[in-house]
Amino acid sequence: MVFGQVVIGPPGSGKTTYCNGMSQFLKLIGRKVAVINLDPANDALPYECAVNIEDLIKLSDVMAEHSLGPNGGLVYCMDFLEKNIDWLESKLKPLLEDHYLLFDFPGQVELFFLHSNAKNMITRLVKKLDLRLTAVHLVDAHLCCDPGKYVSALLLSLSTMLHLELPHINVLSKIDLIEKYGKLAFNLEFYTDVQDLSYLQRHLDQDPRSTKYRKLTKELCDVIEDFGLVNFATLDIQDKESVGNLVKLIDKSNGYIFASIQGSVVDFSKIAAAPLNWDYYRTAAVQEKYMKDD
Ligand SMILES: Nc1nc2c(ncn2[C@@H]2O[C@H](COP(=O)(O)OP(=O)(O)OP(=O)(O)O)[C@@H](O)[C@H]2O)c(=O)[nH]1
Repeated sequence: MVFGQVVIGPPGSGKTTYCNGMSQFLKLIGRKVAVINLDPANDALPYECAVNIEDLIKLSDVMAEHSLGPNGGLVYCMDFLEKNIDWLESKLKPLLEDHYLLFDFPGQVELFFLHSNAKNMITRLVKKLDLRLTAVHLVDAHLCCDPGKYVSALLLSLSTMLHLELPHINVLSKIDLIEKYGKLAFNLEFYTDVQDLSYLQRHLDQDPRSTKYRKLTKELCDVIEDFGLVNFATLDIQDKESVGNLVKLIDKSNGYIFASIQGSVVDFSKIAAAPLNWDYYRTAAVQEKYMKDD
């Protein structure tokens, strides 16, 4: 069985840095890792990649040849990749024996909740190559400082989860910078666990600019709460403890931790049902480390 991660998230959320940091971490704990760069706009890669979309198609050529802007060019590249998925399969086949795969995708979020190319490609790879992949969706942690931006991040995370239909982990990336753009109105746990958004609506109501959108915000929050699917892990890519905690979560979601167990159904279910960390380590310890205590 081949395990791996599909790394996605808005531009600048830290995907490429993540692939670099995560591959170094996984190599240190003894895994053979292959990073697959599927972002044609990634020009200065900090990691050594096993497969690079640039070898198939170049964004600059597409933009020049078809008079497209960067976004249109990128959608074209993804379309081209889907049509040439055999190329990607043939590049991946030699890696399937013993590698853990990290797919670095472009930051255009519409590719993951609107267009079907990325989803079709992932589904085909999962089925044909028998991959066990988890979508790791990075969202910049500083969005929590602004209730409106936080609601957008929740909606984006929910739509991406519903569209991709993969085991999915949403991550507040750059948690070390969480209070850089202002103080949070609530404890970190409120933002990671997404349990009661009515508090957030009350907080938003204090802003005179948002009174006009009160009903819309309420309806959007209701949709997020009704699905009850979105929550967040946290990540500071420079901190090995933080990366290690995330790896545990990902390993559980894509089944990596079960791969070597030769046990009964009871053994499996014990591991599946057990929490990975005390709640303290999941949020309170992170809050103590990165947020100022008043
Ligand atoms: N402080 C801090 N900075 C980070 C972290 N992760 C990423 N960054 C920084 O965030 C910036 C953007 O990171 P990238 O890895 O280029 O983000 P990306 O999502 O690949 O960006 P696009 O390719 O444009 O979609 C870089 O300056 C990184 O150094 C983190 O955990 N902490």
